[in-house]
Amino acid sequence: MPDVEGSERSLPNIVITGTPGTGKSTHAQLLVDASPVPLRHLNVSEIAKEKKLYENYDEEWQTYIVDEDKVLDELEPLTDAGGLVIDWHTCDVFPERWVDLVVVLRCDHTLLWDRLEKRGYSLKKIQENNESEIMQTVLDDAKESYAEEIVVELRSDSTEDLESNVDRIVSWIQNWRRDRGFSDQP
Ligand SMILES: Nc1ncnc2c1ncn2[C@@H]1O[C@H](COP(=O)(O)OP(=O)(O)O)[C@@H](O)[C@H]1O
Repeated sequence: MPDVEGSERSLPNIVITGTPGTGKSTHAQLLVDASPVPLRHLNVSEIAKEKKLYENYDEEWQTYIVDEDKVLDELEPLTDAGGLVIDWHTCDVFPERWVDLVVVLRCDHTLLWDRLEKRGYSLKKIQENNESEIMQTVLDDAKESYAEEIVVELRSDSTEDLESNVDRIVSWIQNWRRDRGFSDQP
């Protein structure tokens, strides 16, 4: 794990990414609840909606087109303290210096289809996301944007996966802190 130049944060910043429906928000919330050190879940889509950090609403795709520069401006002041769990399907916009770990969630595409159907997505939107998951678009974006050692691909098909992923990330946080001389507790 390389040291992030100039970073003195005592808590890592973690990006949890993946195709919509793979389980980002569920993982992020469970991680915040399970972590012995304080973490903060930032659901970028929700924040963009609340703070109107979007360019417009795309009727055809039934989605907000988020203004990435505004999102970065909003998050920037929070990054120094660390402890952020940034939850978004787009991962390649965050500066490398902000990010200590990128978790890319992957899901079987038939399971994903069911999850997105339950969410009430249009057929077009389900198909687009399903294809994107099959093509591993988010994983490729993550690998292109961050050092290989900090990108971790995790399966998110079942609740067993969910639990073991959260345990794994908690252990990773503890190790990250130990490597930097911080204790296991806050
Ligand atoms: N590993 C998993 N096993 C079973 N169900 C899951 C898993 N991950 C997510 N889900 C379910 O899939 C749906 C979408 O999860 P969510 O966390 O909202 O995805 P995202 O934030 O990536 O869009 C939710 O109903 C959630 O309970």
